[in-house]
Formats: sequence, structure tokens, C-alpha cells
Amino acid sequence: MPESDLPTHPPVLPTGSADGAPSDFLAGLGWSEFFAEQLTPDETGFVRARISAVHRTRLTAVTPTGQVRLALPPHASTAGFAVGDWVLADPQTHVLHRRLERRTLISRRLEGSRVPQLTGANVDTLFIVTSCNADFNPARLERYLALANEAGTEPVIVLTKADTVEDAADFVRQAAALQRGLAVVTLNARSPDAAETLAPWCGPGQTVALIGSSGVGKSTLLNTLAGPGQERPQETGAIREHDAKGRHTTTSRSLHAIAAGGWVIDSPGMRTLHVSDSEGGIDTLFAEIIELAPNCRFRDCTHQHEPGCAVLAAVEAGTLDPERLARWRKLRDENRDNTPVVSHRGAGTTGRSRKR
Ligand SMILES: Nc1nc2c(ncn2[C@@H]2O[C@H](COP(=O)(O)OP(=O)(O)OP(=O)(O)O)[C@@H](O)[C@H]2O)c(=O)[nH]1
Ligand SMILES: [Zn+2]
Repeated sequence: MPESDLPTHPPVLPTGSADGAPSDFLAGLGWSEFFAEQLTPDETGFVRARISAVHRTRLTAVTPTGQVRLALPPHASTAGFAVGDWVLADPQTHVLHRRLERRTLISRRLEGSRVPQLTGANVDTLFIVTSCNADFNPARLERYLALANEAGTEPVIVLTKADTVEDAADFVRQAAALQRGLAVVTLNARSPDAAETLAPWCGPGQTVALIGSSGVGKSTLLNTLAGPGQERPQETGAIREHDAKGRHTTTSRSLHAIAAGGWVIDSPGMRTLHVSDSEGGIDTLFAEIIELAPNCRFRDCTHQHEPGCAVLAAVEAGTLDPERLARWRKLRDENRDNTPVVSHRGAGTTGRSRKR
């Protein structure tokens, strides 16, 4: 697909127009002080661009003057770039100069893979989508929450298909209990009201991504967020290119405009999740357990059988759900098993070798 067909907030503002100075456009695209501070004095002449699609051999980006194809310097590869990244490019040639440091990064390690897959950069909010039916599963939601926490993005639980149940309150209550201060919303993904419900996270300058299992309504929600009259994001956003064997493959991730002014990173692959590299994210998720640990009698308490264990005391007292404790243990162990330990020589990684 030619770059010009990629969706952006139309019309793309011309450079220096009266009501759309490039700086306003950049702020709407998510540019902030965090990125501005990274520029050295001799870098002010470069174009600031946000990566909208990462292909095997090329990058496309949104700039104040429209969607551009970035040329890579000799021997450079697109590996290591993520949709949502901010980069600097030469204003004439659009040759990539460098990538700016990320504010947040969603990455996942696929089963058996050494290198984490970069799903989205500089995402402010991760919509964790589940529906008010049998899909609702606290253990799965906790995996997504660990991912969001680790990435540095704010998680929001989005309960779809609220129109199919008499009362969604029980789902809301269960979801809210999964993490302190967690935002939870209910909606009908097919209704235009859904865009209004999600508006606090979808305004100019804000970037969101969606994750959830198949059939919960992610595509439906994407279309609703794109607004009426927009091309369907999955259709416009699927970037087809030939792979090494000449087959057509669909590269999944791309940046789309939201009618409310924000941006969404569409990543259809984000369904199942096995957890790795997320120790900090898991600690945030299970803060109520982590905070009890210092009160245990033994410093290396495993909270399983020890006398004077504050965690077990909380279960005994009814303030901590034993199932929650069991899920924490399982997720923490899975994370340890899946997180390679960097060897001392830094010459590689070895999985499944970290001590319990
Ligand atoms: N009644 C109702 N139906 C919904 C809602 N959200 C989605 N659906 C329907 O559920 C079905 C699945 O929705 P999709 O948007 O395709 O789900 P998805 O998460 O994108 O699924 P994958 O593409 O497989 O990942 C479709 O028939 C939708 O119309 C909702 O909030 N209410
Ligand atoms: Zn303990």
C-alpha cells in the first residue's frame, strides 16, 4: 500500500499555516517536553517524525507535512524500531538521523524468542479489552496488567458487551479489585457512545493501544474510535508486503487517527500472552502482597508455610483473597522461568536458569 493511503488526521496541516503551526500539530501527535529535552542544539533543524509503520526494510512516519517514507542510513535495519517511536530525520532527504528515547515501551517475548517483540512505543494508555461474559478471566487480565505496568503505560479495563447483560456491576467490581486505582469502564463497542466513554484517554496528543482475546470487540472498538466516515482501520492499516519467499504477508502494527484527536496503535497480534521480563510490573500489580512482605518474620519468607508470615496472616484475616495469592505466585514463577538471565560476559542469554 502506498504511504499516502495510510490514515492520518485529515487534512494534514501544511507547515506554518495560521491555525495549525507545526508545533501544535506535533503536540497533537504526542510530542512533549520529554522528547524536546533530548534534542541537542545542532539537532533543531531535523524533522521530528513519529513512526506509523515498521516494515521489514523500511519505516513510515507522520510529520507535520504529512506521511513520509523514511530512508535508512546505509547498513541500518528497521529492527529495534516500534510504531509510535519518535525519530529525527533530514528535512530534505528524509534520511533517518536517530530515534529518541521512549517514554513507554510495550514489548513481549514470543515463546522461544530471544529478542522481545516491540509492540508499541510511547503509548500512554493500554485498553485491556474483555467482555461481560465467559471471556472475563482475572488471571488473564492480570497478565495484561503486568505488561502495561512494565511498559509504563496506564492500564484501563474496558468491559465490552455491557449491552448483553442485565447488570455489569459484578464484572466491574471484580475488575477493579485487580489493581489499586485501576480504571474500569463498561460499554457497547458497537455504539458511538463507546468513543465518548473512552474520550478521557483519546484526545489530541494521547496514544492508546488495545489488547484482549479474540472476539471481545477490539476491531469493533477500533472502528468506533475511528469515527463515522473513516475507512475501517484494519482494512486501511493492514500493510501488505512481500516476504523473503515472495509471499504476501500482513505486518500487523500501525498508527491510526482517532476521531477525538488521539492515536491508536493497532496490533492484532496482541491476544495471548505469556509473561516475561515483567518483575516490576508484577510488583505493581500485586502491591498489596508486596507491601506485606516486610512484615514477615523471615526476610526470605516465601509466604507459603512460614511462621510469622504477614501475607498468610492477611489471608487468615480475610483481607487477602487466597486465589489472588495463588495467582501472584504462579505469575511470578512464570515470569522468572521465561525471563532469560543475561550472562556475566554479556555474550548472550540463557533461559530457565534464574534461581527461584
Ligand atoms: N452486542 C455487542 N456486540 C459486540 C460488542 N463488541 C463486539 N461485539 C461483536 O462481537 C463480535 C466480535 O467482535 P470483534 O470486534 O471482531 O472482536 P475482536 O476482539 O476484534 O476479535 P479478533 O479480531 O478475533 O481479535 C462481532 O460480531 C462484534 O459485532 C459489544 O460491545 N456489544
Ligand atoms: Zn511471608
